[in-house]
Amino acid sequence: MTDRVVVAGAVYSGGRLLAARRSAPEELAGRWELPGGKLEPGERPEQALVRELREELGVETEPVARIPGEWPLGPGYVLQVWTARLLSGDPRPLEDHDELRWLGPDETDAVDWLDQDRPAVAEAARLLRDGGWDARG
Ligand SMILES: Nc1nc2c([nH]c(=O)n2[C@H]2C[C@H](O)[C@@H](COP(=O)(O)OP(=O)(O)OP(=O)(O)O)O2)c(=O)[nH]1
Repeated sequence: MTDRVVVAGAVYSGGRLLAARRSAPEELAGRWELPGGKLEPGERPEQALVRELREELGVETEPVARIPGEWPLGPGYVLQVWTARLLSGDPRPLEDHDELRWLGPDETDAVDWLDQDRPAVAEAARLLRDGGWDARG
C-alpha cells in the first residue's frame, strides 16, 4: 500500500526558521517539529501545506521548493518537507502546538526536534546559513 503523506513547512521569515512544539499526542508532546499535517484526498502537497499552516498558525504562506527526500513517520505515513515563505500574519499556536520559536542560523539545534524531522531540519538549516532560500524560489 502507498504511504500517506504528511507535509511540513520549513517556514522562514527575516532569515529565521519557524519551529513549533507539539502539544499532542502524548508521545510527541514537548518535541519540536516543522508545522504541517496530513494530505486530504485529492489535495496536492503544496495545497495541503498552505491549508495546514493557515489552520494551525493563522498565517498565509507560499511553498517555495521541496527539500529532497522522504522520511518514514511510523506505520503508513511519510514526511515530505517544503520550504515556505511567510506572506502575511504573525504565527500563533492555534492547534496542535503550545509554543513557537523563530530560530536564527546559529540556533537551529536549540530545540529538541522530533527524530524524524532532523534530516529535513539539517537541510533547512544549511539553506538558511547559505542564504539560499530565495534563490530556490
Ligand atoms: N505536522 C507534522 N507532523 C509530523 C512531523 N513529524 C512527525 O512525526 N509528524 C507526525 C505527527 C502526527 O502523527 C502526524 C501529522 O499529524 P498532524 O496532527 O500534524 O496532522 P493533521 O493536522 O492533518 O491531523 P489530523 O487531525 O487530521 O490527524 O505526523 C512534522 O514535522 N510535522
